[in-house]
Amino acid sequence: MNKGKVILLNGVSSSGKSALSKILIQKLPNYFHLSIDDYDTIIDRMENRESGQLIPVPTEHFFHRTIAMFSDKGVNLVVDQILHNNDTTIDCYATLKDYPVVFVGVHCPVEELERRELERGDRTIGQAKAQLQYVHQQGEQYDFKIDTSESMDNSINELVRVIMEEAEFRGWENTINLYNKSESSMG
Ligand SMILES: Nc1ncnc2c1ncn2[C@@H]1O[C@H](COP(=O)(O)OP(=O)(O)OP(=O)(O)O)[C@@H](O)[C@H]1O
Repeated sequence: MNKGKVILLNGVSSSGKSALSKILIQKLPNYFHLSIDDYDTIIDRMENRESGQLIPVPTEHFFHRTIAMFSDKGVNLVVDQILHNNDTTIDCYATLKDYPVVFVGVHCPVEELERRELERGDRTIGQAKAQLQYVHQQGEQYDFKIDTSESMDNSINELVRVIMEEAEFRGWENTINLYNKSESSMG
């Protein structure tokens, strides 16, 4: 069985990953959206935070492996993630290195990120800007980049077109190779 494709959207908080995912699954009927927020909901229900009964495993561990399980069964996914530190990045790359990932960078200027944070009211102001110190700074070789502060119609249509055409995507493999090289050169 062929592995399902994984369209992995990487961008800071408020960059517009969820909104973009919703548009993509409307345009790609054979794709499903799996969000890390879904895991937060599950774990929030299972844990009893008041009594300190906590699951001692990062949410991302489950998230990355679930993506792999769906793909193993041929299910195509749109997933959104913030590769915001080394632990998350290493786990994501290690778990999904042999999977057909289409790596998409979701970008947005800082002023617009801060405007969205204010508007949302449930996000720490400055969180997105702080994440930008790491996100998109690790030599990510995106197959596709989208700026959500601009009109996105053309870039979304182009992304959908190349996915439907089953184009070859090398960004994920190149990114992981680069990352591994820089890690090994640092000893
Ligand atoms: N293209 C856009 N134009 C204008 N506003 C947008 C756009 N995309 C998203 N937003 C707004 O920005 C806010 C954050 O969007 P969204 O939830 O999609 O971001 P996210 O990257 O998934 O954030 P988080 O990682 O914090 O969940 C929402 O209030 C949404 O309405």
